[in-house]
Amino acid sequence: TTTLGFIFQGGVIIAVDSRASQGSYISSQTVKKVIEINPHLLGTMAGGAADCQFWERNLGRQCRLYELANGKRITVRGASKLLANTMFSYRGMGLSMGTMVAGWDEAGPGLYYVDSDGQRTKGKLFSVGSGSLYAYGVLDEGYRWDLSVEEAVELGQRSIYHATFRDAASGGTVSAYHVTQEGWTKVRGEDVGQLHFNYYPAPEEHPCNSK
Ligand SMILES: C#CCCCC(=O)N[C@@H](Cc1ccccc1)C(=O)N[C@@H](CC(C)C)B(O)O
Repeated sequence: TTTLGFIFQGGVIIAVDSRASQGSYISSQTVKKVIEINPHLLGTMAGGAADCQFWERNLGRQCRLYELANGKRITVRGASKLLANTMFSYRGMGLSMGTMVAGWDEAGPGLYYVDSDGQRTKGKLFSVGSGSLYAYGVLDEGYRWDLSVEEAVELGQRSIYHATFRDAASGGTVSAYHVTQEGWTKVRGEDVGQLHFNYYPAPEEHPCNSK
């Protein structure tokens, strides 16, 4: 898996791949690694597929119950704390999750990294998953606070693309989301095989396109 998120002048960008693997077997090319918790909150998934899907869907339920009990939407900080507390309660019992909770609340844009070791950190830029080191290589080189929305989406998509090129556990399609005060919109859903950048020749060169 390769997932990334960053905050810039235009809001928050989230981009992910869609591959599930079991050793060298590719078990799925169509995993939704972004969960739409509510119109202003997104969760990303890396690590155990079942762990991420189960506990992030559970987070969605917790967030809805918070709204019903308090008459207002939960903050990004609050949602990420709920997930972190769940993971901490299972610490050492084998959960494998590397996630980001991203969104927009009264405090503005928010991005948290939360994992099954019990770590929870707020930040402006993260990449999580087996392909994250490749993604950082492209992301850190191209990131600037004042990127335009189009440039930021491109950077997110390009970072995931290069990670899928080098990391066998990443592939499928690139999905990208843009979060603003109005909430999230899905801005990309491209098959990686159809993407190619100046550095590489035509799409058929991408390892995901079998001969
Ligand atoms: C479909 C299916 C079976 C998926 C098995 C399964 O969880 N694969 C994991 C890798 C893994 C993890 C821990 C134990 C074994 C295998 C996987 O593909 N994780 C990706 C993200 C999830 C959300 C799809 B990514 O991190 O590579």
